[in-house]
Amino acid sequence: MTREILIAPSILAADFARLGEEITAIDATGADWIHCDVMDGHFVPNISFGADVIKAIRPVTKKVFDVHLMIAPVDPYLDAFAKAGADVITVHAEAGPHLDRSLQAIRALGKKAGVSLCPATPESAIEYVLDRLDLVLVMTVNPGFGGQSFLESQLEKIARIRSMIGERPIRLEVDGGVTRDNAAAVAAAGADTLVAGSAVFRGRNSADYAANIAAIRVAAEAGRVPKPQDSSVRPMRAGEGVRIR
Ligand SMILES: O=C(CO)[C@@H](O)[C@H](O)COP(=O)(O)O
Repeated sequence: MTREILIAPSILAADFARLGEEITAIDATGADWIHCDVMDGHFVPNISFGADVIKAIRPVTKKVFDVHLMIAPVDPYLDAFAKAGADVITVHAEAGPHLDRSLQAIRALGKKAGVSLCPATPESAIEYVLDRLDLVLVMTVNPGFGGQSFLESQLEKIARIRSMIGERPIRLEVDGGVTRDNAAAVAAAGADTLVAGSAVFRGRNSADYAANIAAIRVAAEAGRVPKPQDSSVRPMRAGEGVRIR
């Protein structure tokens, strides 16, 4: 199955003093999803923002909010992120204590469920929860900071996960150091959803977010295998039910 390439700018790289304006600007650029990186200073060595910030920016755009929780414990906070307006909620396989339970809880809240793997975590960590997943997020940097270099070692893992997913309706997302220069390789390995922070907000075209996103998308489309037969499928907008494929 060939899935449409989605680009999800990470607002971690936005100017937080003008977050609403930044999201309005991204909304107008052809971005598909808005990626929200939540960090707790415990699971990862950095603190970003929480559910109140997501709630505050929710009215600014109708785009899908793709919320990546880099927090442990995670279960006590799922309800707050669901209520704040997340559409996709991704937890880390490493965060524990019970991944299967966390994924069930996300779906019970009516949200799409994602799992993220740190670079050192093998794909086998998700083997027994595949049928509870709507998204797999492969970290191509160690989580915690934007602006790091893409880890080439993860391309093999992306390809293996693509093969594990088979025909299941699961998006395969890649996050960390994604640029127009490696987007083709990322898509060729099997990813269909690309997160980019620095390459969008501080990319080669400087503050031209639309040009930065377009360059990543063009590169990813060129790398994708197989080529699409049907370009009529488009990404879900927020409020359009729960379809994310
Ligand atoms: O989750 C993370 C980092 O932990 C990512 O979403 C990064 O924030 C992506 O930023 P760039 O690597 O694209 O700058």
